[in-house]
Amino acid sequence: MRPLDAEAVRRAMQVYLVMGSVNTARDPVEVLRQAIAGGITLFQFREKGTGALVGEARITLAMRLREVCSQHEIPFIVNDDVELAVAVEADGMHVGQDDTDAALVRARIGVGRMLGVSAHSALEARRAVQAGADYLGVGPMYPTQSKADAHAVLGPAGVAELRAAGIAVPVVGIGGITPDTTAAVMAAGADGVAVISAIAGAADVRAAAAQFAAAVRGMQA
Ligand SMILES: Cc1ncc(COP(=O)(O)OP(=O)(O)O)c(N)n1
Ligand SMILES: Cc1nc(C(=O)O)sc1CCOP(=O)(O)O
Ligand SMILES: [Mg+2]
Repeated sequence: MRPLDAEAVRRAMQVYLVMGSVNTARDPVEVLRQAIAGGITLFQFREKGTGALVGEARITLAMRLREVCSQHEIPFIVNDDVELAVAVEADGMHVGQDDTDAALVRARIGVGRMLGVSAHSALEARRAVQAGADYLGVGPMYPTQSKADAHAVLGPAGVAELRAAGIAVPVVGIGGITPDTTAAVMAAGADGVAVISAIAGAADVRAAAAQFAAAVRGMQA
């Protein structure tokens, strides 16, 4: 496989839905379909937290979501679990600082799949890039209810700090982001926003995704 085009990765960051079955009371497959209709550009399967599926049920859901992404040409990323990513032929992986070492993940998935790494400082960002990260997830931007062990809030200043330190790879902000706060995250230097609750938990998933897409486009005009 050929290495990914950095500009294609940057474009994929724009509206990045992160979701597992615990993030919605509805069928996650239907939520994903609605989110795609609203304009998301990337999807991460993050089956984690109290009540998360395990075993065959987890693999089955991953495959169903993967299929929807394939149908709509939305890249499908797996959180944490590199063997699941390989098994379902995911388009990429996301790992954090306490997960499998990013360089080992890169070696396992090869150069043709996207590798995202969480970073909370310029030092972590530099190490992630050195290990082969295609993009960085930086957060939390704001307080979040969706991650029990979240880092202290960095705010958009956390993204600005990385840009000021010369980190040029695609960056997505994550944590507590809403359509109203998207502009601040983008203005700090992010290429997009990664979102769980404001899309997966919205009464109208399609409309919520569309609001994020409009907010991102508004910053590019
Ligand atoms: C796009 C994106 N950014 C950051 C994270 C957080 O990853 P991590 O710190 O490994 O925490 P968990 O999500 O695994 O609980 C992410 N998942 N996606
Ligand atoms: C998965 C995740 N990672 C974070 C980080 O800061 O790295 S915050 C977070 C949860 C994001 O969910 P919501 O959009 O509902 O706040
Ligand atoms: Mg992780």
